[in-house]
Amino acid sequence: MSVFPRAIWHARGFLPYHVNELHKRYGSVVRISPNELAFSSPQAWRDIYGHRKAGEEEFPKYDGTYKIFPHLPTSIINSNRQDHSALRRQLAHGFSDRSMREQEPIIGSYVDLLVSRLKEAVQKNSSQNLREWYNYATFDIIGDLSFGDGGFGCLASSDYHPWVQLVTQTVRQSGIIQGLTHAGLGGPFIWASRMGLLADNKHRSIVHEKVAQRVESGERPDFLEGLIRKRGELNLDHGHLAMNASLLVIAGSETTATLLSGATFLLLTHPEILKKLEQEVRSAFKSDDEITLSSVGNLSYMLACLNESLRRYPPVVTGLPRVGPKGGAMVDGHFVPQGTVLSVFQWAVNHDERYWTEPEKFAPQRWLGDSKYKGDTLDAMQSFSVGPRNCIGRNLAYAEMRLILAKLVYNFDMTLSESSRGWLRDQKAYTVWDKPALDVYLKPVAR
Ligand code: HEM
Repeated sequence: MSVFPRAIWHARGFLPYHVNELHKRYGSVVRISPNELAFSSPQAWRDIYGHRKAGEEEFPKYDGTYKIFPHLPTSIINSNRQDHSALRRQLAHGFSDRSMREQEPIIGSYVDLLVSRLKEAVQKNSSQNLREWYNYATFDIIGDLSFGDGGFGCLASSDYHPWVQLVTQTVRQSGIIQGLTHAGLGGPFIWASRMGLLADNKHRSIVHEKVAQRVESGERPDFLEGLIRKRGELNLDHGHLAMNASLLVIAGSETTATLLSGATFLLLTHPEILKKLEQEVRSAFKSDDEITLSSVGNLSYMLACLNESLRRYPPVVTGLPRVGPKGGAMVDGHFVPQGTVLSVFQWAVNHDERYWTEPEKFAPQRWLGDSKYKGDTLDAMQSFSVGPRNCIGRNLAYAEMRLILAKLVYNFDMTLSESSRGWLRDQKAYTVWDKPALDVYLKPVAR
């Protein structure tokens, strides 16, 4: 009957949990606002987000979430269908297998730097906030792959680059703004954005500078190269280039660091699982330099731990709203009229008893064919979404997560600090999580 309850749940950071409760009570499709439906099923993933048959229209993204500030240039995440295909084609070069092989030394060098900086840091204080360290590493990697120039220098200085700090503020701020915009209360924020008063404004002015330097520096094999080379054809002025650069950095770093924080917390609160993982990693390698992007591909228990962490703690925790296309469409067996806002909430579908045995339990063995979990519907989880607008960085994310986790588990014995025991409890979730510090005691493994 009213847009307000949904808007308030969203702005307070508890909407994903609320939608989960609603699905438990009412089933796999729930009206969460007068014009908005939440679905929870593998079929809904395919129907809402998947590739369409010839002649069918892709479900457009919902402007109320993706274009809150209509005065700003668009990027790959919120461009219309035609612009999106062209942008995605250009960006795809930087994410190909060949590019990944070229990027391997860059990624490896930052992960080694992470381990050596941590070894120095634990000599002074054995308790370290791993949330920050994961952010330093993933922002440096993505910064380097986007602009070169030593990433953001976070690991080198063991501190945040001002841009990175602004990104984390922007993510939180935009979650609150999105919630209120759903209730038609976005006006003051649009005004504040036009006046340059939001964290996002400062963030964008730094990106503009970085992109200008990158354009000046000429050719290099990074994510932006494809866009810079074709910017005339793609109609990308400086504002559009900067918007895309900013999106790549946010999408590629915060998400991966979030999953690593979640995986670390879940492993450290399940000592028997951590032990199994330590056995796998420490018996697979004789020395640290044997741990590479390709060799970590053989660690099947670790992959199961990462997938289970993606399920229990999905980095993109909320729904990614689309709109019912012209003439309406069928979603999971229900007709939805044109213009209805539709989404699958990751937290909800990942904890839905219809698809998971003991959904609240952290059980990596469900990804390894354990008979207790044989009834699980593994494709209910789509952490990277599906279809033409799914995550372009999925392979890169897995590569980074596997390498970083393997190196940490190989080099350190880790124990959770008492201060972080309740880390996951009551955590606020906007589009991504508002994570508290993750304090962990690290003891270098003697060899
Ligand atoms: C665990 C890590 C990650 C997760 C869970 C994740 C998840 C997602 C999801 C759910 C989407 C769809 C967004 C939507 O429908 O609006 C997406 C899109 C995207 N992701 Fe990721 N992502 C991760 C890592 C990365 C990395 C490392 C990059 C590299 C830069 C990246 C770049 C992108 C881009 C550019 C898009 C937009 C794609 C498009 O619209 O065509 N992501 N991601």
